[in-house]
Amino acid sequence: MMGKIAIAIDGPAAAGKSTIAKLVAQHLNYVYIDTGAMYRSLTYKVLQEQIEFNDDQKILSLLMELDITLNQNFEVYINNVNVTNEIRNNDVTNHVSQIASIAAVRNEMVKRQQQLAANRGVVMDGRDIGTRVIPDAEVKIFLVASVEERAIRRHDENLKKGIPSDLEQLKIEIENRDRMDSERESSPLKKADDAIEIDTTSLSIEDVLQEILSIVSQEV
Ligand SMILES: Nc1ncnc2c1ncn2[C@@H]1O[C@H](COP(=O)(O)OP(=O)(O)O)[C@@H](O)[C@H]1O
Ligand SMILES: Nc1ccn([C@@H]2O[C@H](COP(=O)(O)OP(=O)(O)O)[C@@H](O)[C@H]2O)c(=O)n1
Repeated sequence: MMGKIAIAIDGPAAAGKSTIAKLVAQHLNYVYIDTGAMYRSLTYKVLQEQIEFNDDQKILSLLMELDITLNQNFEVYINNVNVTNEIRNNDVTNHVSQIASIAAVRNEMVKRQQQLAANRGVVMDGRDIGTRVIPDAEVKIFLVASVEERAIRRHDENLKKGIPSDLEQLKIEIENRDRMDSERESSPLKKADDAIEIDTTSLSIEDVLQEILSIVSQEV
């Protein structure tokens, strides 16, 4: 039997990446790393400190002062302050792709993510994990679903959490974010050539989990 591997899960917004990545990690007793939470954390601080979005230099300096920690209870800490809920707010969601398009920010984030993945035994989700962060990951998954289905899933999630939600607005926001993430120059959202694409539009969470576990079982 082989040792522990790295599993990269990429795809557009609300395709189910984090849900599936957490379950896969739990099943294999691996560490789950949510790279979106890292970009969200920086965006949250940029908004809080009212830094201009085009001030790349200031944004990078801010990042260098931030210790962003992801623990295994899926909590996110910035310099020891719990920001798990704050980084999911609408304001952050609608500005994160702008911050994530700054090449110098990405270089630093990728460096941190590569350190986290150095010992394998990780499931990492994001946009550029299979293409840039862990290009030699043993398993690469690219999760997709129709934009309608993805908007409905986020909408239901919001309603369950008691957060006001407008389905049409959500769809527009998801489309905008996907466009920005796909069109940026620095490591855009893109399926790696050797990634396995799974369209989850009509699959249950359990279906997707089983499919990925079966792919993984051929590697370990
Ligand atoms: N295959 C699926 N079928 C139905 N709902 C799903 C499926 N996968 C994920 N979801 C739900 O869709 C929402 C978005 O999933 P999430 O994991 O947050 O996506 P991502 O990390 O790609 O943004 C969540 O509420 C999740 O429970
Ligand atoms: N590896 C990554 C992960 C996220 N991101 C950025 O961070 C944003 C938020 O990522 P996320 O995974 O938390 O987003 P959701 O799809 O869960 O809403 C994305 O829209 C990207 O702009 C990125 O550029 N690269």
